[in-house]
Amino acid sequence: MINRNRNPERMEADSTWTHQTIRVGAVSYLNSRPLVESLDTYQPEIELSLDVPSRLADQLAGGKLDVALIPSVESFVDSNYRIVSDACIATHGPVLSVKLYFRVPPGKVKTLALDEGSRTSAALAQIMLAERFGVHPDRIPLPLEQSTSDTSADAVLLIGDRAMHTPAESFHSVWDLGEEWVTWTGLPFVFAMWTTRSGLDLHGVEAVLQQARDLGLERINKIAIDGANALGLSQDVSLHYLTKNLYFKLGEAEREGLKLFRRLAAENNLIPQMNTLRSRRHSSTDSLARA
Ligand SMILES: C=C(O[C@@H]1C=C(C(=O)O)C=C[C@H]1O)C(=O)O
Repeated sequence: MINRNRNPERMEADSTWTHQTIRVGAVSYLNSRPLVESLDTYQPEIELSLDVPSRLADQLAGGKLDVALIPSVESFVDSNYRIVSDACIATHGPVLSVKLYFRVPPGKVKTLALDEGSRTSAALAQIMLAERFGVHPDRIPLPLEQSTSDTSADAVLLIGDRAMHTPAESFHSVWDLGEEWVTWTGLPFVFAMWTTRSGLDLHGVEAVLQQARDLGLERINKIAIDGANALGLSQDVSLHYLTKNLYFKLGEAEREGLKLFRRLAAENNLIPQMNTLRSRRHSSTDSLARA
């Protein structure tokens, strides 16, 4: 986990410093760079840490973070959660970084390996297979350090930076889960939202998250170049990812998409499983596999 420590010189110079640190957790992938790039420009009290989405959800639930960019499906399962910003990670079509790789036709999938960093896309993959093909595969955890070649599952879910690269193996077919959802429902899909637990005083972080997103979008060219260099992508792909594949604003259409996702997650018994998963934080994907 990366911790960006506060700059003591800036803290001294800042007359609004209240000695109140807000612990903010964001996704460690390129997709959230525009949301966090300039966060501490606005508010030096923010202590930012980066991690994979599933761990952020566990850290928010366990009180280790005050605000986190958690998987949208996690925000459905705790009535104490509050969405604090219209900055989010969404898509209106192909998302590029959430892929389901098939070794057999979708209707024949019996085993499904799920990226341990994911909660939302893990639910989305199961919803798509159940609703469109009537299949309910056995779920197998795919550890973060493993990739498609480390599992013999019939279908493999990968998310984040590593899902943007094409694997060496040639698959029966590959779904971009953003594209599949948007084509199937006609609605955008929201992967992650800034979420807090009720009752916390965030000292204005809500507005800061929005301003940071707006400033991040103004600096998108630089973020795309940095991302391309860090991940070995072309600058065109990186810029297209950040400006066309991803969408960072929670508006009315995105809320409609969320509502439908929530209903389908409940109908497919994925939300109670998420509850079980939360109370067993250290064996989360085990409980998914058992459920
Ligand atoms: C688009 C993405 O969205 C992510 C997918 C998430 C999930 O599957 O739980 C959660 C947060 C987002 O970072 C991605 O990771 O590529």
